[in-house]
Amino acid sequence: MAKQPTGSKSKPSTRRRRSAATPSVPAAPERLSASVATPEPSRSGRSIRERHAAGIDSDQPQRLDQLEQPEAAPEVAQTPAPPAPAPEPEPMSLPAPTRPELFVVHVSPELATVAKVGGLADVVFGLSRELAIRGNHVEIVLPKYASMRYDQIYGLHEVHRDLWVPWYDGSIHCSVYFGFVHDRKCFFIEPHSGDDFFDRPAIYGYPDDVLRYAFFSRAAIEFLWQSGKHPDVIHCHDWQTALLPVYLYEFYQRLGMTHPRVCLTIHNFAHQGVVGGELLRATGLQHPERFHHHDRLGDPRYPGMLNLLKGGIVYSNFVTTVSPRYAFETKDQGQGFGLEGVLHAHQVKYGGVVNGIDYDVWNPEIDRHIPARYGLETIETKYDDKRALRQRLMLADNEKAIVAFIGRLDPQKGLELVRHAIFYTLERGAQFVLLGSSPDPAINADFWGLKRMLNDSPDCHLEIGFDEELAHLIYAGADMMLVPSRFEPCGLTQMIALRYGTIPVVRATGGLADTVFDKDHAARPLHERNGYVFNDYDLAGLESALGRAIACYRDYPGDFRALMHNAMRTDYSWNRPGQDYLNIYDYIRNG
Ligand SMILES: Nc1ncnc2c1ncn2[C@@H]1O[C@H](COP(=O)(O)OP(=O)(O)O[C@H]2O[C@H](CO)[C@@H](O)[C@H](O)[C@H]2O)[C@@H](O)[C@H]1O
Repeated sequence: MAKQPTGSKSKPSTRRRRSAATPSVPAAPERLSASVATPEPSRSGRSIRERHAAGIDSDQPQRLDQLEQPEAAPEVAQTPAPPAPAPEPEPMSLPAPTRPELFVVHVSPELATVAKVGGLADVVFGLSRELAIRGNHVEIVLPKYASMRYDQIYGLHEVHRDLWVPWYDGSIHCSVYFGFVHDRKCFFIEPHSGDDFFDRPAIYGYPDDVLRYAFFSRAAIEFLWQSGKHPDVIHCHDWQTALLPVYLYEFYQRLGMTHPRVCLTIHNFAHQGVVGGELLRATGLQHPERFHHHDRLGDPRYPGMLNLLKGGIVYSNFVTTVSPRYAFETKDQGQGFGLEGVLHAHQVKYGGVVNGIDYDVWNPEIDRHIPARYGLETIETKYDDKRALRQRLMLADNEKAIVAFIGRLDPQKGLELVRHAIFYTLERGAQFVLLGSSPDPAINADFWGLKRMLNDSPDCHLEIGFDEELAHLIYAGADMMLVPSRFEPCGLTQMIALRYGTIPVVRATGGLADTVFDKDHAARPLHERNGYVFNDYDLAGLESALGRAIACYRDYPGDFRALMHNAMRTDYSWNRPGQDYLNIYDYIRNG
C-alpha cells in the first residue's frame, strides 16, 4: 500500500497556551444525578430509563425493531374548546410524509479507504453513505494521520486554522482540513505539538495510544463547538472516541451544546482504552474520586485505572455493538472483557445491529480490482478470477478447491485453527491462500516461519501484509472463506465472501452465528443456508465443517453450486442496518 506523506503539513510547533477563545472548563457539580447515562432530562420529561421501565423487556439487549416511538405531545387540559371546525376541504393526494433530514457526525479513528486497519473503517464508510443516500446530512471527523492514503482524498484544504484544544494546563493548536473521500464529507484534525499524535508511521501501536485518542475526542468536540455545528447525532466508534460523550455531558452541554445526542458503536470489547490517572490531568476531567468511581470510568478489573470504553457506555444515549448475538454474549455470556456488569446496568440502551456491506465496493459485478466480473447469472466467470488468483500467487492450476483466510492475524481470529486449517486443507486435496498481518512481531514471525516452510508447495500461498486490491481478488477467486474466530463481534469477511459466491466456513460465534447458516444442519429453509458452521473451538470442530465443505465441492458440485447461489442472494447491504440506526437516532432524539 502506497502511503503518501502529508502534503501541507506544517512542522509541529510545541505551542501550548491557555486560549482566550477556549471556554474555560467549568467546575464539576457536586453530584451527578443517578441517570449518568442520559444526564439531560428527556425532552418529553421522562428519561430513557423511565420509558423503558414502562414497557420494554429489560432482561435482554435491545431489540431494535421494538424501540418505542416517541409519544405525541400531551394535550393541555384547560385549553378552551376550539371553534366549530370549518368544512373540510376536498381530500388532496399529498406525497407521503418524509422524515426530517438529520445532521449526523461520525467521529472515528478509521475510514476506508484512507485510514483502514480493520472492519471499523469499512463500517464508517458504508454506514455514512447509506445515511446520506437516505437524505441525511452526514460528516465524518478523523485524525489527520501522516500515514493516510492522501491519493484517496479529493479537494483537501484547510478550513479552520486556529483550533485550540484544551490539554493539560494549556491548549494545543490544531488545524482542520476538509476533503471528500469517495463523496463522503470529511474533516481531518491535525494537532501541532511536540507529541506528534498522528504524525507517525502507523495508526496504532504506540505506548501513548490512549492519550492520543483522548486528545482526538476532545479536539473533535471542540471543533464542533467552535465551528457552531450542532448535529442531531454524534456517532462515536470504539474506545478511541468513547470519551466524547463524557466531554459533551461534563463540559459542553453546560456551555450550551444541548442539542446533540450520542450513539456509541462498539466494534470489539477486547480493546477498551485502559489508562491511569494521567488521563484526568490531561483532559481536565478533575475530581478523581468522581471519575474513578465504578459508576463512571473506574475500570472493573484493574483498581485505580480508568476505562474509556466504559465511560462511553455510561455517558452515551445509546450503545450498539455489531450483532445481536455479540450483544448477548458480551452482556450475559462473559464475553464483555470485564464490562458485563456495566452492560447490565445500562441494558435498556444497549443493542446489536448487524453491520452491512457496501455493495458499491464489494460486488463482483462491478469490482474494478478483479479481472473478470460476474453475477448470479454468470457465475461461471468466477473461475476466470480463480485462474487469475492462481497466476498472481503462483499456485498450480488444477481442479482443487481454494480455501482462503483474510484478516488481522490476531488471537481473536482463531490463529491456532487457521494454522491447523492450512495443513488440513492441503491434506484433503485443496489449496490454501492467506492474506493477513499483525502489529505483533511474534505473530508475524510465526506466520513468516510457516510461509517459509510451505514456500515450495504449489497449493499454498501465505501473503503477510495488508493489500486491499489482493483482498478483492481473493474474495472473487477463492471457493471458500475460513473464519474460525474465538470470538467475532460481527465479521465482515464472511459477508463479503457471500456476495462473491465464496462459501464461508465459520465458527458459530457473535455475528458469524447471525449471518452464516449451515448447509446440512441449520434450522432454516434450504434456500437460506449459505455456508458451513462449527460450534466448538477445537480442531475436531474445524475439521468437521471444513471437511464437509471440501467434500461437497469435490463430490457434489451441483450442491455446491446451489450453495453459491444462496450465498450470492443473501442481502447484507446497508439497507436494513441503515434503517436500524435511523430508528436509534430517532429514539434518542425524542427520548
Ligand atoms: N491483510 C489484509 N489485507 C487487506 N484487507 C484486509 C486484511 N486484513 C483484513 N482486511 C480487511 O479488513 C476487514 C476486516 O473485517 P473484520 O470484520 O475481520 O474486522 P475486524 O476484526 O478488524 O474489526 C472489528 O470490527 C468489525 C466491524 O464492526 C467487526 O466486523 C469485527 O467482528 C470486529 O472484530 C475486511 O474488509 C477485510 O477484507
